[in-house]
Amino acid sequence: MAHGKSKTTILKFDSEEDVAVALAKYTADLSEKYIREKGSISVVLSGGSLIDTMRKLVESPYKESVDWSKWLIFWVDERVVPLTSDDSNYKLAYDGFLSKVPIPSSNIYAINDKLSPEGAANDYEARLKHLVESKIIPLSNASGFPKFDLMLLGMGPDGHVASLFPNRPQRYEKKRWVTFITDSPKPPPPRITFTFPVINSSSDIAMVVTGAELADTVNIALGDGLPPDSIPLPSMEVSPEGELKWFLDKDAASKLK
Ligand SMILES: O=C1O[C@H](COP(=O)(O)O)[C@@H](O)[C@H](O)[C@H]1O
Repeated sequence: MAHGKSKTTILKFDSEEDVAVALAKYTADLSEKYIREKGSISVVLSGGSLIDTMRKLVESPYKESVDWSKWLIFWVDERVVPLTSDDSNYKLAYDGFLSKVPIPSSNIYAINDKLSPEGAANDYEARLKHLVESKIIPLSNASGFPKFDLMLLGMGPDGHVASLFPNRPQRYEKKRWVTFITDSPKPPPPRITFTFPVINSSSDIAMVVTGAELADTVNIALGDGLPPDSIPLPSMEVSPEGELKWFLDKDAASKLK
């Protein structure tokens, strides 16, 4: 595993429901901590099953107790489709999460869906640079890349995180903050994605993985399942400056020893 610099914790739960309960408490606790320490929390979302697993955060007591006005929302990856499309990670998050809590719309950083994949990646990176210049997002002292407080990530059955796929070059990008892909193996093909230097400059990352179909991939990523001489999965490269917590249900963890 490439988890050298991170404190990594693997949390196993009896059910996906229990993961959802624990993820809500974890996120609300970090919200309280970051808002107390620095006045806001930057939260980076992914798409996929994560948004449904965040459902307890928009229920009592968190719906009322979290200071949503201090949340800044970003996407670790986005499909380059209209924001109204069912393929859009923004729409998924809006329908399942953002529409249910009072985060100011000016704090929600969706992509510009009128641009090409390359244009959308350049635009998102330029907007991040503006936020850094405005001192809204800090740079990591260690890496020089933007430092987000909390990233909530999922993992696909091929081990991808964000839109960083096993057999695509974007996973090796070392200079850009945001890059693009036009041939994602998982549809839709055009996407933008944060690069690993940005992901790994984060303070806290939760990897949220549920379901038996991910058990083999979890065993490769966290157990001893990587065949000798094979290339690590992208999920094995997740290694934030702060803490990494894996939230697994019993099924996803079933092949771990
Ligand atoms: O395509 C994507 O897939 C991953 C994993 O999704 P999941 O449904 O297997 O949890 C997701 O994290 C990413 O944001 C999304 O664009």
